[in-house]
Amino acid sequence: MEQPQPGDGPVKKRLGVMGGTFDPIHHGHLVAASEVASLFALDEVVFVPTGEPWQKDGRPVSAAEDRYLMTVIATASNPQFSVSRIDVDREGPTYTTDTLRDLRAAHADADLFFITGADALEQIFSWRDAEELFDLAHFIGVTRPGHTLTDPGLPAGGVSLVEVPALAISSTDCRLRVARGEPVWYLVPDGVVRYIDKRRLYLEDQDDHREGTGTGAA
Ligand SMILES: Nc1ncnc2c1ncn2[C@@H]1O[C@H](COP(=O)(O)OP(=O)(O)OP(=O)(O)O)[C@@H](O)[C@H]1O
Ligand SMILES: O=C(O)c1ccc[n+]([C@@H]2O[C@H](COP(=O)([O-])O)[C@@H](O)[C@H]2O)c1
Repeated sequence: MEQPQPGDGPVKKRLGVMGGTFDPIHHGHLVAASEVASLFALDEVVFVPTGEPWQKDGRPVSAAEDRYLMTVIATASNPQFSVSRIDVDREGPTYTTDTLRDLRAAHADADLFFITGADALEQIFSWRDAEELFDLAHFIGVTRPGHTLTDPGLPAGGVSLVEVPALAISSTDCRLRVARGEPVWYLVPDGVVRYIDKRRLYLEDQDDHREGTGTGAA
């Protein structure tokens, strides 16, 4: 990736965009964003929780406000990280073309770098208006345990593939662990463990009054 050179004109802000359902956000997401921020000299990474993740059909997704708040809690201590409500506040299914158009309108002075794991990148041509995506942002595909990172045929120069520290963590596994009464400490940030416990998320039976709530936080 070319770095800006003196005499190139006004230096544009380099804004990373980490989209995800974040149900819940975990350390795999945070490490990927941090590593890409360092490798690509990003000024900021904005996390964008989905509103209605239309491809996650077949299972209920937690309320957008809960996913948004967990993302705020998880990123609050990093001055380079922020969280956007644009997808949570837009009605209807979440399409990344909308996300990127809205972010470009809000940050006209920025180049956008959309960060995506190997599994999501593999599916990118099933996203709505996929061919428009690459005019809106540069895509950065990151390695993820259990998935092979390959360019799915994006336009030349449209994607960079990078290796990030391997964390075999998924939101699915975190949810299952909570439902089984197993701990999620150190898979998700401490504040997110507490939030899951407080809101009684991911329990098989939301009215279950078992001792402890399955996060191991009690
Ligand atoms: N452990 C990980 N390492 C690298 N990238 C990841 C990791 N987990 C998720 N990602 C990437 O982060 C983005 C958002 O992921 P998402 O919120 O769907 O989490 P998930 O763990 O894949 O969730 P689920 O298990 O519910 O499908 C996607 O681009 C995904 O590929
Ligand atoms: O634009 C689409 O049609 C589209 C379809 C599936 C996923 N995405 C985006 O990909 C990112 C990761 O999504 P997910 O469902 O794996 O959490 C998130 O920003 C989604 O909005 C986008």
